[in-house]
Amino acid sequence: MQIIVNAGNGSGGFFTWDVLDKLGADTFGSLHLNPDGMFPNHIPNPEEKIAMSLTRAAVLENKADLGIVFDTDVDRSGVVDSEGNPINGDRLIALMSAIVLMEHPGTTVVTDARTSMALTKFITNRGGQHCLYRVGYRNVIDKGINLNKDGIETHLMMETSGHGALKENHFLDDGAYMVVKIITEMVRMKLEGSEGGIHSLIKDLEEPLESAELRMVILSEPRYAKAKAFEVIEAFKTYIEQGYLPGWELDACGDCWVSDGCLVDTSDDPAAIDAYMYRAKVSEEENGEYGWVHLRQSIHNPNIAINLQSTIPGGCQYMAKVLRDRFLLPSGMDKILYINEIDKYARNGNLSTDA
Ligand SMILES: O=P(O)(O)OC[C@H]1O[C@H](O)[C@H](O)[C@@H](O)[C@@H]1O
Repeated sequence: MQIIVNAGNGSGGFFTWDVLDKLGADTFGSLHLNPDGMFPNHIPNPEEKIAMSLTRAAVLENKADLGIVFDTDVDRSGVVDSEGNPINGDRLIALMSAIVLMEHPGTTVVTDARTSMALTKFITNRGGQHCLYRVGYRNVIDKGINLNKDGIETHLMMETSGHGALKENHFLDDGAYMVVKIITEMVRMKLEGSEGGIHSLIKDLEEPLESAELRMVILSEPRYAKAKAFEVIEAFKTYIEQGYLPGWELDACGDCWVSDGCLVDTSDDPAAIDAYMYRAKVSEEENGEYGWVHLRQSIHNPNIAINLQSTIPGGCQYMAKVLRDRFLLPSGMDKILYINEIDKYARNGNLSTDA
């Protein structure tokens, strides 16, 4: 089997000489294996377009069976299949879910809540449960650990960023282990005489038509930013609960009773957490449920991240408009937030031009 590793000049080169080569794989054509903190080729990140497209090119040129993209410290990964299909983000979660659900039917899969509605469908169609949780790989993994403690069998925890952990691997945040699972499945499929590559495992995963991420900087001294962001997120929840945004409803993820910090935190006294968030599912008469809006505190910076996803054209722009006109402006939140990105997106449907 020929496997291309793109370590992006991070620390992932070992996966070729210490793992794949020793197991007899052909790693010819691998890219950027030597560590170089200046990252002269591209940022080592499986979410990066350049990292994925260079790996894709190397896979196709070498007619390799698989391409692997690691981040700097190998706790995140993405892959490219033999046909050059990039598998990262939701697709990687779907692929790992398909593998883990074959081994553990009915298991719960924890992800951050920026995943697509189609991913939830993909997991539940295979008999799994999808637990949507807070952004931050530590949050996602800890949620899985707690679910297991509470008797809910949870074997996979993954973030859209490519971070991921498995129960069988002691809940370690480990991009290399994910890839090992994928390679093992590829070998199993090959031995079974299966024609389709690993992509065939996720061929029924639908792609969201539109998705966007926007940021609103919090206008305050950094030390008060956390409290202000909390205020905004809670006001967002209240506005939805009180029906000020027609067709918007707080999203929930099933009947699990461990709801502390979840999409809908039913606890009267929510635990102090590092990244408050809510996701609203959005419907309209003509199209039914067509998208969602996810509002959360950034983990690193004094801002609020808004993620939007839609299955109909123009849906994200419309949701941004509603968010601005029915929540941010009437609630006065525009006084504590810099809303220029959302305003621009609401007017243009993108951020690249000024109206
Ligand atoms: O809050 P942000 O700035 O968007 O960052 C969000 C990201 O934060 C960290 O890097 C975590 O490791 C990731 O798990 C998370 O996705």
